[in-house]
Amino acid sequence: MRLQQLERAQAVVAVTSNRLLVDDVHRDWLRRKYVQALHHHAGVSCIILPTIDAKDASEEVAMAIMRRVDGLMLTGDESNIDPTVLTAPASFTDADEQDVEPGILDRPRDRLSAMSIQSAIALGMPILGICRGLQELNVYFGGTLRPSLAAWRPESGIMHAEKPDRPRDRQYDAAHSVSVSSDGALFPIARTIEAQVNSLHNQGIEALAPALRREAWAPDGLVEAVSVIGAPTLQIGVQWHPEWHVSTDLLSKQLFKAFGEACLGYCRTKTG
Ligand SMILES: N[C@@H](CCC(=O)NCCCC(=O)O)C(=O)O
Repeated sequence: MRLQQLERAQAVVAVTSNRLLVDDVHRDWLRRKYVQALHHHAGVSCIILPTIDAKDASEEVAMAIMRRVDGLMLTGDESNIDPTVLTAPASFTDADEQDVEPGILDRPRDRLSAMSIQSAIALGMPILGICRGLQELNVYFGGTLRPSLAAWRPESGIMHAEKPDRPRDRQYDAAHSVSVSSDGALFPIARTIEAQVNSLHNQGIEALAPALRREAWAPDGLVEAVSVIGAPTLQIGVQWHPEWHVSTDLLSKQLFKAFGEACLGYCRTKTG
């Protein structure tokens, strides 16, 4: 490992997991694509954050963990956000079985995301939100989501949807263009005002949270990237999936590199 790589690997990024219920057994999981992209293209080390049950939703615990890391990655996942839980993580106290509706709702993940975003914002650390992760930032800060893009506009539904008839890898090929704001936080990373991105989601931002700035948008006007207004470092979310083809896609590479650099910068401010 080169010296620069070694130095960057000192930065540790916390990565959100999801709850999986198999045979009534609760498990935490995430796709390795996220971890591989962080290791190989952001050059950071990772730890995986476990999902949180309502009875364990403690601000102190979340803060104690987040103090030890240098960045937060909010991963994508098929489940939709429960806005009630994401905005009040300790509020849902029903039995564990109802806490997770496989493939539909994942409240333990909503709690994890809410509590880790809260700590990361308080600590001023870098954040990279991907797909559900971007949506979580918007809901956390008081924005709303369109429950179904297909119901909003049929052509939008098609443009952004998963294409289940294609092999998994091909579903993550570029699906549409985005326009990038020329005076925001994304432009210095992307260095272009137009790019092609992949797209696998059925929900999307309806009302943008007042704390967020629109960084990129799709041809149908859907917000595709956001940043936290006044952030002391890179705090950004994208609706697409830069992790999937990061080895071959320039914008994806640039995003992970910028995130890695931001995490290392943050790490250095802590260690002096
Ligand atoms: N349910 C939401 C979120 C979509 C999302 O994050 N999909 C990612 C799936 C693939 C992965 O986990 O990498 C929506 O439909 O908008």
